[in-house]
Amino acid sequence: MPRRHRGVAPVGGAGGLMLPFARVTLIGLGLIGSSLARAVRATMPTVRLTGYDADPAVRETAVRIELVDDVADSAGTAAIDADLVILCVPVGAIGPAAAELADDLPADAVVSDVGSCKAAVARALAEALPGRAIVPAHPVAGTEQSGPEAGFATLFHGRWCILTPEAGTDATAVERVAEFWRRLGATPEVMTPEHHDRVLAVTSHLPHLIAYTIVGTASDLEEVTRGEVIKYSAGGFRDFTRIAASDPTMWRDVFLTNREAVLEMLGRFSEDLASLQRAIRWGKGDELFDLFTRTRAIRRSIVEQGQDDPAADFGRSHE
Ligand SMILES: NC(=O)C1=CN([C@@H]2O[C@H](COP(=O)(O)OP(=O)(O)OC[C@H]3O[C@@H](n4cnc5c(N)ncnc54)[C@H](O)[C@@H]3O)[C@@H](O)[C@H]2O)C=CC1
Ligand SMILES: O=C(O)C(=O)Cc1ccc(O)cc1
Repeated sequence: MPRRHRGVAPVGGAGGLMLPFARVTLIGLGLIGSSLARAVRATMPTVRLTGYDADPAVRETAVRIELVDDVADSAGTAAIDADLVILCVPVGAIGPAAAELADDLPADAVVSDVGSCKAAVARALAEALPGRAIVPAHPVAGTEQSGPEAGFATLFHGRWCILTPEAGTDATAVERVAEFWRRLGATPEVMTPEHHDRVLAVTSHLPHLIAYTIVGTASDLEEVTRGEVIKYSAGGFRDFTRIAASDPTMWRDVFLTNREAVLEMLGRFSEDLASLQRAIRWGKGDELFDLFTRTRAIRRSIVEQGQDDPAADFGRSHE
């Protein structure tokens, strides 16, 4: 088991020439499932890829665009000879999808997922697949698009992939999943599911909630017409509209699943917002200036570290 430090630990890079897995099954062929299929094809072309999606139209598209070697017509059939099964479905569907294939899963298969929340998902996976090797994962990479045609092979390049195995999970299974993500261009890191959920509540879930709110509020304002919202949506607001175009099912599930951490961070955010409101009301320019100086420095250090989000540019350049 990789060492844990304050809930976070890098995963040692054993590397090697052997493929970590030879037969990979993807359950859910939307943005992330189809990006995984394309990335596996590009980086591990001898891997046999099988896919399944609950939506017949998605299965049809997957066949038409030759996304995987085989599109199965049930989750169980897709899993039957896999050595890695990755659940790429909305977080609320991960437990049910795992239960659906449990009886057909080979004894030595490793099961993973890509869900944006980890604590509740890890519990659902452990319950659906008792005694199995489970290595939950979250690639911190995506866009506001969804569906099988939105994916692309380079989505995971230069991005983190957070692994949240339970203490006591077979170390070889963890290392094989870590190596799988390294081959796709991502950097794996291990942390506890609880730590993951608190960090992502601030860095991803809260920003999405704010974007959904601000776009909703702007379009509800009586003195601003919907036409004006579109016409004058240059600058900051435009960036919010990209995020607020993210998949409704996926994000409903994220907020209902990571409820506690999101509510905690939202409480903290509301307090900070109220203090900004006071600073504006009482003309405290120094307070505003100090905060904006601090946040500008944060943005600059993110850009310097080369962690600016390519997904943002991807979204914009394809509009
Ligand atoms: N969209 C993003 O930017 C990112 C998403 N994620 C996570 O990846 C997962 C998938 O998200 P996307 O690919 O964006 O969504 P998507 O909406 O593009 O694809 C999800 C697919 O799962 C299928 N599905 C739903 N329930 C199913 C079931 N029970 N069995 C089989 N297929 C089922 C749907 O028909 C759909 O095709 C989610 O858990 C999300 O939290 C993680 C990182 C980034
Ligand atoms: O499109 C964006 O800006 C994102 O933030 C993509 C994203 C969405 C959900 C995740 O769990 C990880 C990445």
